[in-house]
Amino acid sequence: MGTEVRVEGLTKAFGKQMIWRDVSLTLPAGEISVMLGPSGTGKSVFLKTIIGLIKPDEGHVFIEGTDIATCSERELYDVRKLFGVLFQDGAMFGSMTLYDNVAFPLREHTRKNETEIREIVMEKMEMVGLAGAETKLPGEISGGMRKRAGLARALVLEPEILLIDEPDSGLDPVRTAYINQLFIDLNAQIEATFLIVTHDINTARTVPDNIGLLYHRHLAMFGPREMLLSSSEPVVSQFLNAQRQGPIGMSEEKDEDELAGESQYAMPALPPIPLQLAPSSGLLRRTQSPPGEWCRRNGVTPPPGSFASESAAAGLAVGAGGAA
Ligand SMILES: Nc1ncnc2c1ncn2[C@@H]1O[C@H](COP(=O)(O)OP(=O)(O)OP(=O)(O)O)[C@@H](O)[C@H]1O
Repeated sequence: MGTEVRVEGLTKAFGKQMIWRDVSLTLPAGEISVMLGPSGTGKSVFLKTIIGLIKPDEGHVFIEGTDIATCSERELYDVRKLFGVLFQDGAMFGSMTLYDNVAFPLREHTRKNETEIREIVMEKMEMVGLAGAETKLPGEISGGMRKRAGLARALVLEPEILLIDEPDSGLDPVRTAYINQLFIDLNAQIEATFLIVTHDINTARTVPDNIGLLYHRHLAMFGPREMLLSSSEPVVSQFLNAQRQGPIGMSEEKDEDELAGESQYAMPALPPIPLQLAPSSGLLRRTQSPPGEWCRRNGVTPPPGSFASESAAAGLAVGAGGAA
């Protein structure tokens, strides 16, 4: 069972550069959350602040009663044991085999003997689909496999919270689809709290229980996936639907003249909300809500065609094309 992460009023600047101000949100225990935002909006800084690698200027990060932002080094050391982290490039030691890389945290942080270590390493390698690749060096395998190995290493200390930084960077769409399925299956199995930082809109639309969006030095919105995917708030709908029209410009926010030029055009209609990715077992995860539940509970009418299965949606598209 994962652990809740409660963030309150978090503010961080580097010198005069304000990264974000007054960020508050709760990552619900055992749920998958995704953090989005244009490049440079401080998603990685947010991730590092949550694990205490970066100290915020103001605010709190509460994990099991400890405030990461103000606690002692000793307390931080203890709280960090709850985390597993997958860095962008997998952060493997190039001269060690995958086996030794995955075994590393166990040898460093536990007193387990080599027989026990072997059992855990083989189990985690199997979980991420890397059984048989133990003797390979990181340089001998693909980027996707390196990420899986990084994931196996992040799992060996049985984390309550898993932080994952841009898992799709450098991966083709098929490999991204496989790693997304792996996240869903792992979450169903270990029930840890997941926070995934990503640029991939398809991942954001189909994987998480919750979505957050950092923009223009603040948290524009954080909440259940269906809430953001049915939101017509301009920044949220522009970003989640990868459109040029809206307040987000080429480098930062658009200026007033640019926005005035666009005001004659209505924002495009929201596309249907896709089904959330299910575990390979076909059963819902413990923290997963049935499709459309958030909309029903909150009296929100989702965009037409939402929550249709892929085959039904394909039929819808064909039907729409035929009618045109
Ligand atoms: N240790 C640091 N010292 C000074 N500035 C930093 C530090 N770490 C990050 N920054 C700055 O903070 C800003 C946000 O960086 P961050 O890497 O978190 O953005 P991001 O949203 O993850 O971007 P991307 O999507 O491109 O990965 C950048 O301008 C970066 O240069």
